[in-house]
Amino acid sequence: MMPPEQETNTTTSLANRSENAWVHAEPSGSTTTDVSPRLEAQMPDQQQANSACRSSILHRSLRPVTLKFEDVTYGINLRISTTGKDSSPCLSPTHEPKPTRTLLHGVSGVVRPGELLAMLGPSGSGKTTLLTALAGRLPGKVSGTITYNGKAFSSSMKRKTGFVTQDDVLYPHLTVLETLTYAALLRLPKELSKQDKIEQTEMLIRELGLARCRNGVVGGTILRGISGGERKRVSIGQEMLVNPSLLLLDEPTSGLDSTTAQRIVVTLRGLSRGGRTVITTIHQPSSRLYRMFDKVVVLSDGCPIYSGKADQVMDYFGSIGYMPAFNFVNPADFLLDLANGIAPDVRQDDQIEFQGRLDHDDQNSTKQSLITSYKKNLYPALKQRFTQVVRINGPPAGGSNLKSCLSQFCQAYCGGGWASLFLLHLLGLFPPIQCHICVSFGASNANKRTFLRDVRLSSYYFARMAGDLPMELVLPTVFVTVTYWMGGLKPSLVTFVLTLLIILFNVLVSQGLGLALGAILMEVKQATTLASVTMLVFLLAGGYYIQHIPCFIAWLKYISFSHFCYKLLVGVQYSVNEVYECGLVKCKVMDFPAIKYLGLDNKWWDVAALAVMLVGYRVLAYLALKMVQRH
Ligand SMILES: Nc1ncnc2c1ncn2[C@@H]1O[C@H](COP(=O)(O)OP(=O)(O)OP(=O)(O)O)[C@@H](O)[C@H]1O
Repeated sequence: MMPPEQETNTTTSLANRSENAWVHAEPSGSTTTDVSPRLEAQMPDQQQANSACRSSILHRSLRPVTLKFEDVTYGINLRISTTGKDSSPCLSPTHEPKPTRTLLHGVSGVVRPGELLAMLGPSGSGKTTLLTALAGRLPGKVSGTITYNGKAFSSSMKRKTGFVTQDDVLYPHLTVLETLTYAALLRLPKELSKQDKIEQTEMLIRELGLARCRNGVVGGTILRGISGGERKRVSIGQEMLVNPSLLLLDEPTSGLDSTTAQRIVVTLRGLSRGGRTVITTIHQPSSRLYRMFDKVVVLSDGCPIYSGKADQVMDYFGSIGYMPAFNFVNPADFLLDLANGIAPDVRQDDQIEFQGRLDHDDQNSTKQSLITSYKKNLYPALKQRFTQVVRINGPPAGGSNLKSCLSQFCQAYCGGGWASLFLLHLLGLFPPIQCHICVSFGASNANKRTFLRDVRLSSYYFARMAGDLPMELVLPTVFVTVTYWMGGLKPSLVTFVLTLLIILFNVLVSQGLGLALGAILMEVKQATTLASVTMLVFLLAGGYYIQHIPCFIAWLKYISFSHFCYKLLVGVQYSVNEVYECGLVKCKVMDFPAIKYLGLDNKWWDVAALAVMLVGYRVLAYLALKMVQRH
């Protein structure tokens, strides 16, 4: 029997090369992979794109990641009793142990930089669960060991990890171009000019075959947009822009035609060749696709039946008595049959065919035999490999000073430095301007003409702007205009404009408060209730409805944006020397009790207080979201 995986230490050379290569560079010692003639024909274009990429951004240094997972076991508590009884504690307070189900049973493997690993298995075999565990995102306790360059999963590792989920997480209202440009502006390194970032986005769009739909809206369940396959490519593109050292993808080819699927796997392979560690789950790859994988893990009901080199899989199964029925069988089909417990019937020499019968006992015994063989033949070799200490271009061994540590962190995390990241994230928390500014900002620097043309062509852009504006700008403007003139306020255009600006300022601040409460509570119902109560308290404390607030809650006005807004509104209506008729004499407006109580001396302090709240609530929301992301 051949060893499942003959290690060739390609990683050091790859690590060195990762600075210069992006795709299609073969690692030394790796299996040469066939590429279909059609795709070969496309190679010149891709190579052009790649060389341009090299000269632009993706030479950002990678930290090669060797991922090892040993005996990964994961189970969940089932909500419904397996006996069919309702296990609700309210109805039957029994003390039966909660029913559990083990989704992963001791899965092991090693993936090194420069390698592309595919997880294969029937639907429900645990591929997504394993992938999620490797991405450090699985809730609850995962038994076994998962290490990244010999260390446990950490927040720094998280920043080096790209994860493309099965269900695309994209803003449905943005176009493809906007989505990727926004990601590029946020995540690419600061050394790159905006022009470079835009070029990189354009290149990625071409690379992923998204040119035709670049101005199409992404869409979602309600809003019809680009196709599912195109959406998947946009998701991959977003993660590619992040330039992760470890890239995990859940079914990136599902729903795609075979050419597009192949193009994506070629791209993934290229990304791995640039020094990344790439892991993907895949359903039913063609033999052409299968040949592009360096390693495979095959799961059957959460149990591993193979983990090792992709090109040694047939030899391995042949060595334990499972020969394919035909010489030119697609290895992926063969593996899926085995994982389903369907073995080729090799006992009939002249009539070799697959057992199509749905004999569960036979299927189970085949699965058991494969699992036992894995434990006997493959697992010991894998276990031995885990004990070998491998240090490949890993993080510097301690002693790094704070400055370099911080700069590495900034570089890895936001690329563009703290300021750009923070500002753009902050902008993202301003609903009225959201991504428009980011996209416009980048695009205008890149190519104003192209951007303007795109904007003009994209009727959706205007439709979306028009869709957003009523709630955030137009509605308050109309409301203020009507009430201003009907309310008999000072008939001065300057005063009116100032009043309008104060109201819009107030709207933005209150949105910020809503965002902060939403981000802190992460629960719509609770956040809505708390926001309503808080707004009401702020309004009451603001000084408009009640002037004499009990002293023990009088301080509330200092955190109430309504208070500052009200002061400013009154302030723009009345000047310091203005008088009003009080009986027979004229009194100063500033001496009017309610206005005196408000105190209109320092309007700039009020503006400053609102400005602090405008930014502060968003910072709070941002930090709360970061905390959520971290946990
Ligand atoms: N939170 C959960 N609660 C209950 N069952 C779960 C949960 N998560 C996963 N499962 C079950 O675990 C099994 C493995 O799920 P997983 O999504 O990992 O399979 P998969 O191989 O990725 O399937 P597919 O190829 O269809 O996406 C499935 O039977 C699924 O129903």
